[in-house]
Amino acid sequence: MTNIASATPRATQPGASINVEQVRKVYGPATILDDISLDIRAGEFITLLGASGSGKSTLLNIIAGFIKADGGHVKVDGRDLTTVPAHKRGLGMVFQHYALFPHMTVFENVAYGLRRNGFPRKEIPALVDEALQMVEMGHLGKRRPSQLSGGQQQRVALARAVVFKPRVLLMDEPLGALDKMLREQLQLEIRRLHKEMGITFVFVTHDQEEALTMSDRIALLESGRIVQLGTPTELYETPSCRYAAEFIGVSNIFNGALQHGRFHDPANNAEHVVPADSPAGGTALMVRPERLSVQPIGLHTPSGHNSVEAIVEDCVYLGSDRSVHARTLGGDVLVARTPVPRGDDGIAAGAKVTLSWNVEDSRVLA
Ligand SMILES: Nc1ncnc2c1ncn2[C@@H]1O[C@H](COP(=O)(O)OP(=O)(O)OP(=O)(O)O)[C@@H](O)[C@H]1O
Repeated sequence: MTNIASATPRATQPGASINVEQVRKVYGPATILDDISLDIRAGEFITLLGASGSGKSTLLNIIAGFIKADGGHVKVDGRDLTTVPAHKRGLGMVFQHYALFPHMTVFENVAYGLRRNGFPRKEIPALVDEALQMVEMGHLGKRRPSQLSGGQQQRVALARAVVFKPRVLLMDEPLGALDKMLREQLQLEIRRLHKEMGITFVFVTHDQEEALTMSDRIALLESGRIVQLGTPTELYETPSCRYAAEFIGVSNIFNGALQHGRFHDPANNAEHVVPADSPAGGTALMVRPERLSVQPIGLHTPSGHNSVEAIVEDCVYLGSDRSVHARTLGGDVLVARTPVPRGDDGIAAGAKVTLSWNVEDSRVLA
């Protein structure tokens, strides 16, 4: 989707805003995108996160213009692009599979689109050099793709998109084919690139950790709908529903019902105090592992805390902290993440413990 004749007039902001308005996509009887609306701010890094099949790639490709929606509109800087073909939208795109030309050097791979789009010959070397510098590939311009690692090839793919100085960069699982270490390194580099360029990034991933690391905001998709839109902190600390709580991070969930301001937990025969703003009709109470305290049974539980009794099933040493898996008397298996004690604190498989949490650290979910 390489194109110079930018589809939108240049504003002072280097990035463009995107408005997805009631976008709908069906394949036969299946609804893939169910009237999705999403306002992406100029210059923000937004991630479309969701399980396989939730519709993230379809939405990205509708924004890009590669897939035609069955309803709704896509606007970039207020201009309706719904009927504008992909190559005239002025958006950059990076895919999971980089598809570089194997017979061309790195330099030629990046220059190719510029030549095809009729950029003045004289300007091309400087533009290519600048793009390669941005992705830290300036020294490898003469290599061929077969002489590059996967991470380096993906950098070239990035350079090929940024060389046009697009106002929006769309990325579909660009790190999906890389191993964990390389992936983490490139996550930070893409963040840096985003800061440097100041343009709008729309990033697709199914990896919640990647989404938390990289994004200004995350749109969490489930079966063609956005179930929550917010900052990484908002999604982690205040998930809107059970799906969001379970998809992002690890969550301990008690099943029950909110009645008269208390959470009734029949399995553990307990009534938990909940935060004052808890939604009526909640059927789950969530506590994150790092908010659970573990102590041998019989010790005093701090005031303002809820607690349940449990038996430790496993204690996993993780270096920086440890993970304690314990089964409550009601059969719920909970996970607590706690600092590693200096000596033996009696928390080991088989130990009877109290798991407790501050009321404000729990969340009732609908
Ligand atoms: N051309 C097509 N014809 C029929 N169904 C399709 C087509 N393209 C996608 N789908 C279906 O649409 C749904 C959403 O696909 P999409 O690729 O957008 O999901 P995704 O969230 O990006 O998943 P993944 O991470 O696996 O790529 C899937 O169930 C998929 O099988």
